[in-house]
Amino acid sequence: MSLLPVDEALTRILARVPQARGETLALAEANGRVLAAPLIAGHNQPPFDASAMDGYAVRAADIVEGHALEVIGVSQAGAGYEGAVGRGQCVRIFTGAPVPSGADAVIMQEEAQVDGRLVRFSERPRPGRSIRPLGNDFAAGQTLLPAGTLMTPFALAMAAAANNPALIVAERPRIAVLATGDELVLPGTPLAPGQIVASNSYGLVPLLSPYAREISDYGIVGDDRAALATRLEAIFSSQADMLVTTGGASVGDRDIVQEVLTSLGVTVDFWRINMRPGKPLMFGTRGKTLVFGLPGNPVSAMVTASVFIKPALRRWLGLADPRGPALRLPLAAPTPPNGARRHFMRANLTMFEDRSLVMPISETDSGHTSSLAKADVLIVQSENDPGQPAGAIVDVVLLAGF
Ligand SMILES: Nc1nc2c(c(=O)[nH]1)N[C@H]1C(S)=C(S)[C@@H](COP(=O)(O)OP(=O)(O)OC[C@H]3O[C@@H](n4cnc5c(N)ncnc54)[C@H](O)[C@@H]3O)O[C@H]1N2
Ligand code: MOO
Repeated sequence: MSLLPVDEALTRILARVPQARGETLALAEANGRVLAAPLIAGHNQPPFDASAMDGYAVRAADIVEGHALEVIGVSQAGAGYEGAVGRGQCVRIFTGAPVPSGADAVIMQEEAQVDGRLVRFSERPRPGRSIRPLGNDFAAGQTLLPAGTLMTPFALAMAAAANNPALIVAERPRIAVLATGDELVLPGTPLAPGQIVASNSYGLVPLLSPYAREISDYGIVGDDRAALATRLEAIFSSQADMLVTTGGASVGDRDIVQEVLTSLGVTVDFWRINMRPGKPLMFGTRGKTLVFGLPGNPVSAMVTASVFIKPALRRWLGLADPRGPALRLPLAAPTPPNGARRHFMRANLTMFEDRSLVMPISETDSGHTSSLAKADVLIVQSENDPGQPAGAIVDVVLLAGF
């Protein structure tokens, strides 16, 4: 049986992902969205030379031991001093206020000895001291963030500071999720013999929803061709951009998902990849809809969604690196030899003597949900890896994060 290498599978998926259109969104709505156009500064920041301290705006050269300066006015944030500072003069100033013309330094008030309208300073400041020069943070017209940047709270605060009330962000896809299997019942149902609680969609929906305009859970359908076809037709007619099924992906007599998808016009791009867990992954397209047939085993479903669907969605939204951040960390304990399939091994991030390490979890059963729930990352163990000693540097995929 030929199994497609993981990297080739991902390349083939990414090649099918369309480029999202841009939409304009108010800044307050844009957290977690990806820029579809560069973010340009609307003005200089700060828009004027601004004081970084509460104190006195002075002419540095005028500070001579024993000489006092005359305080001729006040510059407040939002209400600057209109006049100019002449020789022997200074202006009382507060943090964020415009530095008046003539002044070239600010001295904090803790370093001033005040005597009525006169003030003395013990040390001459260097010119520019405690002044944030106009445009120091950014200049009008400057590209602050390129298209493809994820808008975080930090980036949003900067976008606001740059006077942008709205952003052009990538339009997100509509995703449909469907669980298949005669044995499945909803959480909270008393189990009859042989029944299993359907858990996959409860992980997939929150995993994928940060990337989706709308994510619809189409529930559970049994291993029945007609019933499955009816449910899938409803999904296709809903204009979903992406369909994610779980279960019925393998070679058993009731593994009918691929057959029914094909009968409804899905072109299968590949089926079965050289990885564990997740071997029976299927990927295809029907018109504009990308179709992922994930294995039913709960760990296989979540791992294949993390390794293939998340990158596809990152590419969809235009993120510069669809594979996500590359992490390489030393092992906290040895790994056993691997077989012929690339292994995505559950693991935890840990610290030892001030170093970040990754601790493998020994459980490899693709139905073992509690070990995946405890994992922070997946170690990528290459095909036929002989096993690595503690301290060896390994590739790691983060389970959390965009
Ligand atoms: N003869 C072979 N048998 C199997 C092979 C193979 O190559 N040859 N591959 C195995 C691998 S690897 C996997 S992975 C599974 C995948 O099988 P299916 O995708 O057909 O999944 P099901 O048989 O429908 O279910 C497997 C397992 O997962 C449970 N399940 C299904 N859906 C859900 C759900 N929504 N929530 C929770 N649990 C679910 C289901 O009850 C089964 O226990 O095939 C191997 N077999
Ligand atoms: O590939 Mo299956 O997902 O190992 O159990």
